[in-house]
Amino acid sequence: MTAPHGSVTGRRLLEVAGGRETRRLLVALLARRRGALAASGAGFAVLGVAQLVAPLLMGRTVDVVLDDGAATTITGFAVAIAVAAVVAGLATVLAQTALARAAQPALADLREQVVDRVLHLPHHRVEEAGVGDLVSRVGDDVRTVNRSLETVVPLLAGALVAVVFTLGGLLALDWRLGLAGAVALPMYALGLRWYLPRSGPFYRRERVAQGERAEALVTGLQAAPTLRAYALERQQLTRIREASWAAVRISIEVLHMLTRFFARNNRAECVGLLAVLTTGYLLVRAGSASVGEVTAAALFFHRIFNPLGILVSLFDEVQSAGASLTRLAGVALVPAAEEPTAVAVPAGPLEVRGLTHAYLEGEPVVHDVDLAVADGERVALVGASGAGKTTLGAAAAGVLRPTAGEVLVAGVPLERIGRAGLRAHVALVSQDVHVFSGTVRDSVTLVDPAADDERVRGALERVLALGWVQALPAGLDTLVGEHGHPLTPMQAQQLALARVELLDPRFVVLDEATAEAGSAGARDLERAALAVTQGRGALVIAHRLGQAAQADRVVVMDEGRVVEQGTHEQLVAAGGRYAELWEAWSG
Ligand SMILES: Nc1ncnc2c1ncn2[C@@H]1O[C@H](COP(=O)(O)OP(=O)(O)OP(=O)(O)O)[C@@H](O)[C@H]1O
Repeated sequence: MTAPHGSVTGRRLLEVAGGRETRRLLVALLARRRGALAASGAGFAVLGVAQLVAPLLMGRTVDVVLDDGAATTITGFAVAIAVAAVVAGLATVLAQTALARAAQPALADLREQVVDRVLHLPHHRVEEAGVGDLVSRVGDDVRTVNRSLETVVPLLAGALVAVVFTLGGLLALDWRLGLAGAVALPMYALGLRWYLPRSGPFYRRERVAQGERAEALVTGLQAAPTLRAYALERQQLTRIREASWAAVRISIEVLHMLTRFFARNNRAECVGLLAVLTTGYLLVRAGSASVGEVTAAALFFHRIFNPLGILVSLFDEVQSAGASLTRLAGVALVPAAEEPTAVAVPAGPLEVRGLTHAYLEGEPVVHDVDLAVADGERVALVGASGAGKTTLGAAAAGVLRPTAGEVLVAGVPLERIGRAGLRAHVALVSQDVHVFSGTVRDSVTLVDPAADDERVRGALERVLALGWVQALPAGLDTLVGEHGHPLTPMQAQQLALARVELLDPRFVVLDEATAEAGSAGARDLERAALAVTQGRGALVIAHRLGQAAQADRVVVMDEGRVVEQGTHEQLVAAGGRYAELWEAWSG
């Protein structure tokens, strides 16, 4: 696998697989569909042979006519050509369907493997690469490969079969005529060598120009009132006109390049056909070939124009799909994280030891923090915005791998507990809660798909959500998420808290940004948050100091360091940083 390479933004992008690794992955994916591939191969072979029948028999017809042969022979040839056409049609259907049956599930497997690796990538690796890199691989690259599989691969396979079988037929008919036709091949190769280095940059410039034109148009429409207010319509129109003409000019240049490329192909065809005809003429004159054979050879050669054109013109599509495939393989081939064997974790505290974290190298936002939350203890983490509370909470829940230091449950490091076991020990409710598409039940049972409705209702009841869930149009069966019933951010938070209830971990890290205090919804949410901390150790990132006042212990952070800790009363009495914050909040 090639080393991850940086982007213009200086990010360490995800790996890109090398050609050999990508091929090996493809072979492994396709190996599971040997049956469909064999059926497709057989279909293509029958197609290749059936396509030879017409030119061959037309050549024979010429010989029969020249020899004053019987009309019935020619009728027989016509019937054979018709039968071959039907067989070719059926073989095409078989070959293409079987190819799709092999290729589409292979792509689905690849996509699954990529998504699996993406979901298991360490958080810090995604941060380094940037979400954009991942999204473009899972979105754009899968789309490119898919388009290629649906359109390019079938065309390519068909064209390749036509070229190989026809050239084979030509050589079998008369090797001298075959060699004469092969004169065209280097000319095609030269045409391709001229075209390929030019086409990529041309198409890229065309796409940029089209993007700029679209951007000028959309800005013109969206900003119309502002443009009118400042009497800037004319300038914008000029911008649109210039962008449009730039796009037109580059499109004309692309067409010009394509025309020159097609001319090169036509030249190769013309030379090849001339070579076949001239050689044929000489062979007929020398009496070592019949006119019919030369006719068949010329027809064979003519038949490969189209498929060769297709092969040549699809070359850059294949290159682009190949590039996408190496990017997908780069993610798919990331070794699956090794799951440690399950370890028994005795009762004991959740501990953070010497934890330091820097998102950007050399700029730590949390410095050497030690913190312990005992079983059943509720600890509130407070501090000004940017003090490092969320960072510490994410590390404590095992979501963020800290730059230094470790997190342990009852003395067992989180890495040894492994991802699967981790959630039974520590769960995190973060600020941005995602509402998954599906029913309310699905959303809650995400953490335990086997949970029955009674347990789901129990969890919802404890987080005070059962009332509004039952009032939804279909209760637990109501669809929520992107296209479903809209939920308020507070309701979404309650569902996240219900998931924790169902999961029943020993420790919970709550980093939910409760809405403005005061509203009935916010009070419910606060009580719900309090309920999930009941009976378990809790690290509550207190976005409102009211939450801190209810905690067993308050830990105050400032600029990434723990600066004070104690009970609310002790800290208020101490008159330090917490007392200041409390006064500002309650005063
Ligand atoms: N993904 C990130 N990349 C770079 N810097 C980050 C990232 N996340 C947080 N930071 C920075 O780290 C510092 C600590 O942020 P953190 O969110 O942990 O603080 P916080 O105390 O939770 O603040 P808030 O109460 O506003 O959520 C801040 O300066 C923040 O800008």
